[in-house]
Amino acid sequence: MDPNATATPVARLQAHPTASQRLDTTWATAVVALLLLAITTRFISGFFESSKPAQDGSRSVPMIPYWIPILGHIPQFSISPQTLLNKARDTYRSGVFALNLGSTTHNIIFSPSMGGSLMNQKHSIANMDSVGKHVMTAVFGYPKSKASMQRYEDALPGLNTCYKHLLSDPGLREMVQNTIDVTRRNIANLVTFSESRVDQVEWERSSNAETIIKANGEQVVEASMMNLIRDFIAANANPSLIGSDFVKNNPEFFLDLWDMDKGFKWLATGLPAWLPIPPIWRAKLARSRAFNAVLAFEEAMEKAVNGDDPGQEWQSFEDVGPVLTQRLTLYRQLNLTMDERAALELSLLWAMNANANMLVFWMLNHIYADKTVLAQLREEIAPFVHAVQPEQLFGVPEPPRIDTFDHEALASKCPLLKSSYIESLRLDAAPWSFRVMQENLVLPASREKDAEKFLLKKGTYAHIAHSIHHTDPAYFDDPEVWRADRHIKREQGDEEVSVNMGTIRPYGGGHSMCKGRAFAQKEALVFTAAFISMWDMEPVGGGAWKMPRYKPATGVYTTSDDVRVWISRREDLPQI
Ligand code: HEM
Repeated sequence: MDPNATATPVARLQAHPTASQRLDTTWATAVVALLLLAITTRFISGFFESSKPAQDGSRSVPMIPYWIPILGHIPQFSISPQTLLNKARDTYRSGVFALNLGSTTHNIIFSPSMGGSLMNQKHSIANMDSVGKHVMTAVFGYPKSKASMQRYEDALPGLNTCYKHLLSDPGLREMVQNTIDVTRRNIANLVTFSESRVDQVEWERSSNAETIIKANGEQVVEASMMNLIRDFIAANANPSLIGSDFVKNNPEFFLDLWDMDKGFKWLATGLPAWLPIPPIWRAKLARSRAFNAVLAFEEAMEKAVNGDDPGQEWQSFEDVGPVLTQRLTLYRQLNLTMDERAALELSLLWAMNANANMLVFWMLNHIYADKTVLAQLREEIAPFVHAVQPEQLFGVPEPPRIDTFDHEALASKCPLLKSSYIESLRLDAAPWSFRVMQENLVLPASREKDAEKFLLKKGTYAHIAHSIHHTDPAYFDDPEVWRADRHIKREQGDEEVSVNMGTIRPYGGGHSMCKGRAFAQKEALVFTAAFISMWDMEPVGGGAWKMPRYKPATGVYTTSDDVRVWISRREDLPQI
């Protein structure tokens, strides 16, 4: 054979592809390899889609198939979590399914009975200790040293005991009464109609309030509703927890707390501040200012209790609430450092404000959006919250005021108000409870005798996704619609009605259940009643109310929409 036979022009062309052809081939090979990998991953993960027999007559938790190895469902979960979860809820009707997030198994539970039974398991079987510690250090700045962590563990039982003041009387009654007293003093100044920012109150300044004259000649205040409501509640509820001096001395504190809340997930990643990620810087700066404000309070409290002068700005420690007073005794007994105390107090201040204030914002949005509901609620609460317009004396206009405020009756005799509160907890929040499985656990899907049972394996994570249940059409008709009277149950022909949470669990459950739930209910009813008794609100320009869009947060939703409203005094208050 001719030795040059292979050196034809065509053969030469094939042996030496150009650089761009080589690149094309590499790309094509990579794409085909990735497709093959994705298809193989989808095929293998599909094997776990159906539940298989496991130990003690139970079945494995079905896992949603995924396409990307290692990452699993992370991309879908990051881009559109609600779509993924709602679709899975409608597919896996037994009440549980699993996700693969970065090669760790996350069991997502939405059956109310399975969730309830998991939350009530012993601490040694399922707990969230490791997460609690991580959040304390990464988000709230608790010192990470071994000695500090040991003191944290030693303090936990005592800290839990202190929560009794938030959950039951006399501590709860004292805190609620303090909140009502402060609110009654300030509610007439929700907006002051002051032209100058200097004369405005702090919640008006943070909501960019401005006085304007409408086309019909009426004077109203235009303001950003979320900031106005959230900051008014912060300024009026927190004195009952941490005393009036702290709130007065730190007018910017709550703005930092909101920035921290906005960056909560970034802080929780534990990423360092030098990374070029602006939300991390912002959250860390806000955390540092908020931390220092609480630190100054802790140092002043310590001085006062030692008989030293805490300084001019700390002269009314007697109104610090019962929870923090008892915590101070605990801190001193266990020799907690000032930084440790400040981090613990900062986490409680965040818990006190992050969800409850926003819940009232959403309640008011729904209520003012529906004039019939607004009128019904005003009529229902009128006997218990006496808003009045005093007569003008010597030609000087008197501001309206709330004369009497019966908070017990708001909970026991105002079913529509209470049902509105539960309805907002159902729809306007997306709470989850979290557990790390310390042991294998077999859970029945329902309370029925022959219910399917599922095995939650040791070392996996379990999320009780209350929000998926709260919007489950199998339990709530038109689940996306806010209906004020949805939770009022009336037996046929019965005068008495009952209003309760049913299967809704916005406060979690078991040993980590929200410790502020009793106070949260009281303040939600009190603030809503105070606002609607005294003020009218309409969207800027009039017309139909436009509901702001939900933005996921740690529990109750927030929003990025700026809801500008016109606020005016109620005209129809009884004259005295
Ligand atoms: C609408 C208002 C609120 C909602 C929806 C809410 C929701 C929650 C949820 C879901 C948890 C976690 C439960 C779990 O892991 O199972 C929690 C924990 C907690 N909440 Fe609330 N909360 C609210 C208001 C408050 C208030 C006003 C306070 C304080 C005054 C508070 C204090 C706490 C504390 C201290 C914890 C930690 C409990 C623990 O780990 O032992 N919360 N809350």
